[in-house]
Amino acid sequence: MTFVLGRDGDLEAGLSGHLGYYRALDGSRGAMLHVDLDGPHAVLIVGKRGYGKSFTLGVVAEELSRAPGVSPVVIDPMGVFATLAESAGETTVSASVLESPAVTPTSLDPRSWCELLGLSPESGAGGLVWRAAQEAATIEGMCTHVDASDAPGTDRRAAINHLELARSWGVFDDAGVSADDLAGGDVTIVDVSGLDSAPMNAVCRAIAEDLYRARVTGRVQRLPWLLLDEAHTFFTGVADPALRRILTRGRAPGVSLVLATQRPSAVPSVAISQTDLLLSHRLTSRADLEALERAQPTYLRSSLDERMPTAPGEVLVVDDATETVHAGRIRNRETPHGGDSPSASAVSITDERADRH
Ligand SMILES: Nc1ncnc2c1ncn2[C@@H]1O[C@H](COP(=O)(O)OP(=O)(O)OP(=O)(O)O)[C@@H](O)[C@H]1O
Repeated sequence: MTFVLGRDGDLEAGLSGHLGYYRALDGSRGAMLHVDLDGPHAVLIVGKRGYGKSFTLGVVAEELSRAPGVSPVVIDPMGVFATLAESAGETTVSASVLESPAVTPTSLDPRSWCELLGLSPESGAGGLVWRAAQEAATIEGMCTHVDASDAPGTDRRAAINHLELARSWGVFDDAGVSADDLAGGDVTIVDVSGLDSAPMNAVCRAIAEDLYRARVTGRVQRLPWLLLDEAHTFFTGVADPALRRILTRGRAPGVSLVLATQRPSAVPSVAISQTDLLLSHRLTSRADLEALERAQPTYLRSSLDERMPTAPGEVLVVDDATETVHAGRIRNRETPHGGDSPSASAVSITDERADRH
């Protein structure tokens, strides 16, 4: 029987992806490491800078792009995943990039609109936004709805000012993407790297919320996989509740989340405790190790002490489905990796200082 991470069944039991190889105690390469892509999962990829988190997230995306029945969406805050759409010889990865992403205002429900704008639904302005979001599908329509209400002028002005702020982010458009547009089989890379934190979070929340709702209502067939790089950025912003909902309730509607972060101590403990597959690259910060050990105490403490990865690409895998821990090495990328650090020596310099050398 060939073991598959994330499921209690062998390779023939359903869809899987090739993640890498087992790593023996002497560092040599072992059998292939497969991961379940058939059922929903909450995956956490951690590691200090430069040890392979984005690389690994890319490998997961490559495997998902070939799996029938799933819709992979990568939220890309550093702009390093567009390379998934670049052809690399024989590769069969199909991906498209949304370079200036906009989402439909109706992706967010009325409560989310209030949270997005920092307004309590119980306040005058918040109540107006809530009702406007129920009635209108565009920000213009919401403003018109607020303006036409018989609420006090101060509440109307406050609500409209907040809505105008959201409009100024340029990420809401009634022709923007919704879950229906993301529900194909190709990987969609949502490049939010040009956005400030608030609009970046708004896009992430809208997509996470709409994908979840689309599965609950049966609007989309394929199982969505939402992949987030630099995940701590979203848990400290307005995307947080939508991500928590997928973590705690995503399994039933079949929505998966793959989170990558260099700071496990900066994501909520629920993101670690709900994880059913942890891929840990090298970590050295005590705070980050403690955050993992606190939320996943059963297998981690001794495993991390004994088998801490030392080189980029090496991982320690903690698999909750089979209650096992494995040392592995992530396979090479098929598409180019976009997250390489720049090096000064690769820069072609024409100024005087370069001439001196
Ligand atoms: N599985 C792997 N096989 C081969 N090389 C790898 C692998 N994983 C990582 N590397 C190498 O390590 C480098 C750093 O990886 P990556 O960019 O994914 O790091 P990171 O942990 O995401 O860093 P950061 O936090 O700065 O984004 C890559 O550019 C690549 O050269």
